[in-house]
Amino acid sequence: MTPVLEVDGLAVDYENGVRALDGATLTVSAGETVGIVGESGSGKSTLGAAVGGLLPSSARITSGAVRVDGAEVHRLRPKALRALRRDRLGFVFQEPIGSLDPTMRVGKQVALALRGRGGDVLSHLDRVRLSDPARVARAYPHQLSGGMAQRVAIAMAMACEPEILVADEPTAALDAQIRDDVLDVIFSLAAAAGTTILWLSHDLPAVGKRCSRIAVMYGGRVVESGTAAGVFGAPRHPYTAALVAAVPGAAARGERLTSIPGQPPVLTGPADGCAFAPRCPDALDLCGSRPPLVVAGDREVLCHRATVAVGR
Ligand SMILES: Nc1ncnc2c1ncn2[C@@H]1O[C@H](COP(=O)(O)OP(=O)(O)OP(=O)(O)O)[C@@H](O)[C@H]1O
Repeated sequence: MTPVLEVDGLAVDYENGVRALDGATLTVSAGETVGIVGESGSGKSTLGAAVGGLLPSSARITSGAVRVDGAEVHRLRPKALRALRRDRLGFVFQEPIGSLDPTMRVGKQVALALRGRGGDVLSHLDRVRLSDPARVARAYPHQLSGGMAQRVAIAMAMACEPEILVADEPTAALDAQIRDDVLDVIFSLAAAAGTTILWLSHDLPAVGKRCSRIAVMYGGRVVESGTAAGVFGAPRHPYTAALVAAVPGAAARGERLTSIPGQPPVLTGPADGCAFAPRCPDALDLCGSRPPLVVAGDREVLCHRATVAVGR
């Protein structure tokens, strides 16, 4: 079966010289819910944008590919790319206001998103648990709270029952007490539509609770992926282990809470070796060369230590 999404050795440079992705690889099957985590600057948003061919004009793909259902996104002609975004992909961003047109009433925008698909605006707004859909439909975006605007953005992103929903920090700008409710909306609509979720987040506990799979990014690469229980419960990459130990709450479970010493890299070209090596407590001489991908069961780890562990 063709995976719904393949990110294959993707490298992306911005015109300021920053290398945001440095050979990122990730394969996702239909219906999976994947949490993509990593510190700021690890390349999560660039990866999410690349999935929809939404990279800014200042970004250039220097190698690798992104394929949705086998079709290479960055080789699609404009018409085919628009059709892909309209019919098969949905996006939800941190700031919902960016996805809404400030000059148009909400109801009209939702009607446009639903065009040709059946379903009426009010029942669609009801599905994202807005308490007064009729009032929201009459409103302009600036008249909505952040939580209401995000629910509208979710309703629009899910209007086409997309194959893949990319949710880039969808709750980071919302009050803590409504975050769970908004995530419930996203995950229940996606489950009903069979939509694959890529959730880009800093919130490890939230991602661990809801996602079937985790991909950990560092220095523009996916350094570990596997089931949420496996990756967070028994990390094999030293960066994942450090990230897990740094989560507030680890201390509450009786573990020592430690911040990760040093800063994440800002790459200006391909990293020769493992980008985490300068911060890694377990670095080997070997780590100056590019680590191979070690696959063991459902776990994929980009680390020389993992190679040594499986006796390669
Ligand atoms: N438009 C841009 N122009 C130049 N550099 C960029 C641009 N967008 C991102 N970058 C740089 O690319 C690298 C990866 O950034 P990206 O936003 O993809 O990471 P991220 O993991 O999503 O970070 P965050 O969690 O802070 O959103 C960073 O060094 C960032 O500064």
